[in-house]
Amino acid sequence: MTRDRLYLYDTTLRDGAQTRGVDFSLEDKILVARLLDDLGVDYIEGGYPGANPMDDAFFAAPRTQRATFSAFGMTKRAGVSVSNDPGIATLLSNAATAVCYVAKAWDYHVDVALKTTLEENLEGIRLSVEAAVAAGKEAMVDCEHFFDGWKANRDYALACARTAHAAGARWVVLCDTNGGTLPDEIERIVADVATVVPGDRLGIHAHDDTGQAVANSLAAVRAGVRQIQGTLNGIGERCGNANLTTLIPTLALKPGYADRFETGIDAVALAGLTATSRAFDEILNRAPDAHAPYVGASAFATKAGIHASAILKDPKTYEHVTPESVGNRRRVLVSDQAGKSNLVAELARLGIAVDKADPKLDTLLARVKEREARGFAYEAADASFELLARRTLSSVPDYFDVTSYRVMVERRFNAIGDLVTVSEAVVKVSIDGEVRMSVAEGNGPINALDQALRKDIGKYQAEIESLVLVDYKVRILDGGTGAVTRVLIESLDTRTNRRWMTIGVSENIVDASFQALIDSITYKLVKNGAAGR
Ligand SMILES: CC(=O)SCCNC(=O)CCNC(=O)[C@H](O)C(C)(C)COP(=O)(O)OP(=O)(O)OC[C@H]1O[C@@H](n2cnc3c(N)ncnc32)[C@H](O)[C@@H]1OP(=O)(O)O
Ligand SMILES: CC(=O)C(=O)O
Repeated sequence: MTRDRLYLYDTTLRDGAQTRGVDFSLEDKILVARLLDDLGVDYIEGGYPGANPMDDAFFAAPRTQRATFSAFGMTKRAGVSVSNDPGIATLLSNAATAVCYVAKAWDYHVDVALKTTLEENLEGIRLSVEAAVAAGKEAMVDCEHFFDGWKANRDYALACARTAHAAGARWVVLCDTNGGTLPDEIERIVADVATVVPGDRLGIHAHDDTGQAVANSLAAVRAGVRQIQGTLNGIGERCGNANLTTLIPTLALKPGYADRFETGIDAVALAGLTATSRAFDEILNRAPDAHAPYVGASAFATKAGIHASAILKDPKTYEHVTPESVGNRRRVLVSDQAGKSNLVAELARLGIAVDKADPKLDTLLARVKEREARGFAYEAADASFELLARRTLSSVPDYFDVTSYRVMVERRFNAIGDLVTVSEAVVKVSIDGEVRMSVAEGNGPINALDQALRKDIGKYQAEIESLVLVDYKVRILDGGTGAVTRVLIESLDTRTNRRWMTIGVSENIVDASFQALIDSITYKLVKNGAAGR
């Protein structure tokens, strides 16, 4: 059966630039365009030339890309001719081969926002599209507020769509600008529009204000549209746009879409989707959404013991698609919700083989649950879990004992009379019967303790030279009988680039930090294969 082609139009660099908190640099725009081109979208809307110097620079920058490059801007202003409208001149004189006009399609907006007549707006759409076609551009029209407009004045909304199409627009895009339309309405209204403009000339641009931009886009596809606009990770004005990282796998993998439609995204690009999504977050300098469908770190993460047990028998029991198809991975988490199956899976990932019937596994599970009840959270602390597991199932070499530590924080006047806060730590470590004492200052008590701990661990010192702490997180938990502190530390081995997380829990923040620091050093020595005393 032949499949209909669906065209993906990316507006990350235009509608995405309207996201609160997003501020692309020129370099960012170039990198994002490259990501999108590698992904295989059909159109990349680069921005709004003439709106700001950044977009002007991006449109002027040299480019080689497969996707059609599109410039966004409004139809001609009321009261001026196309040839006298500087906005149109800018839109038609840049390197983009396509132009996407935003046009009013709601009579109320024409009246209130444009303050012009319905006829002049239609004429503006017609003349603007004709000018783009005459300039050799692929023209399209984003019919702003189309669905609200259709509900208010169906004939006028349809006249806008019909005018754009008749003037030569390749795509007439129906926009749910305020994002309040629901999927059943979208499907019904698109079906109506398809009676005056063929579906293979229609597109959908959905906003996520009811959390249904993807559902609305799919509804529009069912009703006939063949172009979908969206953004990477769903960024965009207010609540965002239809999320392409959700739409793309849905179209590629789900029955009813995968068998009826094809897009420009091949299986290889699909398998790179998680990496694309993360790379985009990296450019935005923001943490990836762990719960994002398909590409989030939790999308294939299983915490519940009953789920884990079935997943180990056959992953299909709890996965709607394979994680590999979108470049994600399965995670079976260890926590107080776990059963022995979770432990077996996580231990296998850590390279530790253990039989589910091994009674030591019951002991390990009981320890995990008892410690989680006290505030530990092993799903976030892989290294501390590995140490606990190794200690329970076999053993961890005995390297050194910290026989005592002391941490002081003092606020005092320094030699030149400035008031300063000084942190100092003293640590005594016993190795092979020899006690070593180290003193260190730090920019805070935990930093001082860390410095002192790692200053002299005798014969193991060289083994930890490449160990650095890269993150430190504290959370105060209500332990029932009083507050307890949970500390999570992320460590990095600069030699291997390996990272790991360790955890400590105590009523005392310094003690919780101490536990996490000791686990980090011990883990590093275990991974080095260091022999114990
Ligand atoms: C639904 C969307 O997301 S559309 C995308 C919106 N994106 C942006 O607005 C980002 C970039 N915008 C800008 O930098 C500026 O708004 C500019 C450069 C485009 C225009 O700036 P200004 O000239 O100062 O106008 P301003 O933004 O205040 O108002 C927009 C004007 O365009 C008119 N206009 C709006 N849409 C249209 C349209 N489709 N066709 C014709 N005119 C339009 C408005 O009526 C208003 O006219 P007025 O100045 O006579 O009141
Ligand atoms: C064009 C556009 O971004 C909108 O109508 O939402």
